[in-house]
Order: sequence, then C-alpha cells, then structure tokens
Amino acid sequence: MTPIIVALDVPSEAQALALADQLDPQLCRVKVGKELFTRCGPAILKQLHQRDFEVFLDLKFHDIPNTCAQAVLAAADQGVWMVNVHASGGLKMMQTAKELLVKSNLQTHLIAVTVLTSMNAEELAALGVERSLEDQVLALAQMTHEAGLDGVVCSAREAELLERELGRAFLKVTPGIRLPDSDLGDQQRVMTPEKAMCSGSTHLVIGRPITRADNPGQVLQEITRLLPQ
Ligand SMILES: O=c1ccn([C@@H]2O[C@H](COP(=O)(O)O)[C@@H](O)[C@H]2O)c(=O)[nH]1
Repeated sequence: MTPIIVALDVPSEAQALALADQLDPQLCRVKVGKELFTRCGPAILKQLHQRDFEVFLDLKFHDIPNTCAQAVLAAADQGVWMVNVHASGGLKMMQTAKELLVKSNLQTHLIAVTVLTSMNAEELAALGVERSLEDQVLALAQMTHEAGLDGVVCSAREAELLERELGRAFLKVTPGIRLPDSDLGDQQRVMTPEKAMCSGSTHLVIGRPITRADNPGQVLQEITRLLPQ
C-alpha cells in the first residue's frame, strides 16, 4: 500500500473533490484537515470514501480526556482510516481515547502529533521546553507508545531516531515533505520523499508540492516512481 497521504488543504467541497478526482486512490490516501472539515463537515468524508480514498482526519484533538476521547470516537464513527491528537495532551488523554476506540471495536489508527514540523528549536525553547527538539519529539513519542497508540506525527528528520527507539511497526507519519525545487512555505523541518522513506518514515504527508502543481496527478505519479520499493 502506498505511503503517500495528500493533504487536501482547500476551502470548499468543490475544490477538494476537483483535486481528489485528479488523484489515483491506488497511489495515495488523502488528508482532511481543519480548514476543509470546518467548512464542509462530515459530508466531505462521505464523498471521499465514495471515491475509494482512505481518509486521515487531521483535527489534532487536544482537550480533557473525556472530551478528546469522544471526539476521536466521533471521527472513527465516520469510517476514517486515521485520526490524531496532540501528544502534549498527556498520557491519560491518549490512553482514554485509545481505550474508547478499542471498547467500541473500531480499527481506526490513532496517532499523536509530537512537535509540529513548522517549528524549529528556538521556537520550541520559547515555549519553555528545555529539552532539545529531538529529545522532546522522542519523549512525546515514548509517551504515545506507552499510551498504546499506533504512532506519531513527526518530521522525517526524527524518523530514524524513533525507528531505533520504538521500532518500525510504530508509525512515523511525516509532513514537511518537499521536492528539491519546492517552496518551503511555513515548514522548517523538511526532507525529500525518497530521503524520508530511507530515514524511517512510514507515511509521507504531502500537501502543496502536489496540490499547487499544474498537474497534481502527474506529480503524484512522479513522486511514487521515486520512492524505494
Ligand atoms: O507537524 C505537522 C502536523 C501536520 N501538518 C499538516 O500536514 C500538511 C502539510 O502540508 P504542506 O502543504 O505539504 O506543507 C498540512 O495539512 C499540515 O496541517 C504539518 O504540516 N506538520
């Protein structure tokens, strides 16, 4: 199965479906994030499922344990393939969400965001985090693992460390993927698709390098060809 997840960061159902219709569900999954979901609601998930896409609902829940768990359950009830929370919500928040999914017999993958790929070491320090960025990613990933979740969102730069410490089966879902000629935009911890896969990423989240291309379907095919088999 393909490791590529295309981020459909657009403001309307029409734009999201026009993009999806240029992508092959054999070559990618799609990600629905805060912008699209807040504008379109669960209807967009149904439309994407009807087109045979598996969907990562990227709403990054972060709340008290009961509220977070119920939100994760509501997402999983929509039939999404993957949903996420912020690891900084803590062990109990993550455990409660996972337990509710298991009790409800839902197979949706639950992962947790460590440190956003748009952040660098200085910005993390400005939040009062005294550990290095890598140590903070590792500490949050270890907590996520302890809580029984399926994996984390991290940058590809930390994937090798996490594979060494937590194993290959623990998912490393990595945004901040850029082609050599792509604009970085607001991303700071970036890597190319091939290097990310060789560094231990299990899934690549790719937004603008595909969605802002003149021919998104063709760029998806080109990236697929570049990946190690
Ligand atoms: O740490 C994170 C967590 C989530 N994201 C999301 O991934 C995509 C990346 O899009 P690009 O256009 O390829 O930059 C976007 O939807 C983010 O919300 C992230 O970038 N970093």
